[in-house]
Amino acid sequence: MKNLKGIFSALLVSFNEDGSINEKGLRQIIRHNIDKMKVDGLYVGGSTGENFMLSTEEKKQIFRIAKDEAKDQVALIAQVGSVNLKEAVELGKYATELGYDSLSAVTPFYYKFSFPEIKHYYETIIAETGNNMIVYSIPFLTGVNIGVEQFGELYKNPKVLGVKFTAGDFYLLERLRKAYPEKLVWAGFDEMMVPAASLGVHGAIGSTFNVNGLRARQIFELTQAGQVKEALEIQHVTNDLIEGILANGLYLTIKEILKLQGVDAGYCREPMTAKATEAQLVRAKELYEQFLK
Ligand SMILES: CC(=O)N[C@H](C=O)[C@@H](O)[C@H](O)[C@H](O)CO
Ligand SMILES: CC(=O)C(=O)O
Repeated sequence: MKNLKGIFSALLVSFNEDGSINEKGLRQIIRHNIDKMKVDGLYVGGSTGENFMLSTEEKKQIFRIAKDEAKDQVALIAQVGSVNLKEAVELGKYATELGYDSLSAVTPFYYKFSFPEIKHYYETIIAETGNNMIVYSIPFLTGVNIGVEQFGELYKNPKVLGVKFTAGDFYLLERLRKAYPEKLVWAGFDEMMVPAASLGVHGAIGSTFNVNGLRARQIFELTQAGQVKEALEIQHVTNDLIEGILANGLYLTIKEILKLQGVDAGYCREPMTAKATEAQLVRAKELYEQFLK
């Protein structure tokens, strides 16, 4: 298994105007991340991959293309979580056979699942696939909050490597680092990397690393080295960029910034707004020129 620490881009997917996957564009996004952003790995099939709007076959196609393009150049994590547990298992088996270094699964959402149900979900995916698991916790989108003791329950399974922590709850993060020092944490909010890295996370998984991966690595490594003041200066610039991206439409703007660099990042998948307006294009260009050129 590859080293799973470090900077991971949450991989964007290029879609054609009709919503189908643009394979050539997806391959270009992967190359850009590996060759230009110098990421340590890719998190495939996450929120940033617009995964929860896709069919099972499309999700498999993306896992296949990402592995075929990345080969063994970087570590690969497959997000296979779904409220449809059978689908999660099927995708988990598929990604495991392809050679993904670990699986990850979002906490099951929509219904108010009990903790035993959530635990059963993870245990089932692990037992059926035999692969490693990274819990994907993103309470602001799922409404699912897992507490310190509950993480301990999930962590009893040695196949659970840790958590992708997309939350701003730094008290919980500190408690997790103290209680389970051997389990890994990947920070999920790019705009909060300095505080997360200060608390000793092992890696970060982010959407904006697709275009701002070099700064992300600087922030992460400077903070780890105790140079928090220097890290914070880069975080401030990064957050001016992220603020602009969020206000203009998150995935759509990152895609337009990629297109300005010759990467065919395509459109988004409906029901997300697929295509940028003229004003959004202008703003994306401004952000690119101000922060990334
Ligand atoms: C929902 C989502 O996309 N989360 C990403 C990863 O956790 C982040 O990378 C954010 O996109 C980013 O931090 C901007 O808020
Ligand atoms: C990083 C992130 O939230 C995702 O794409 O899943």
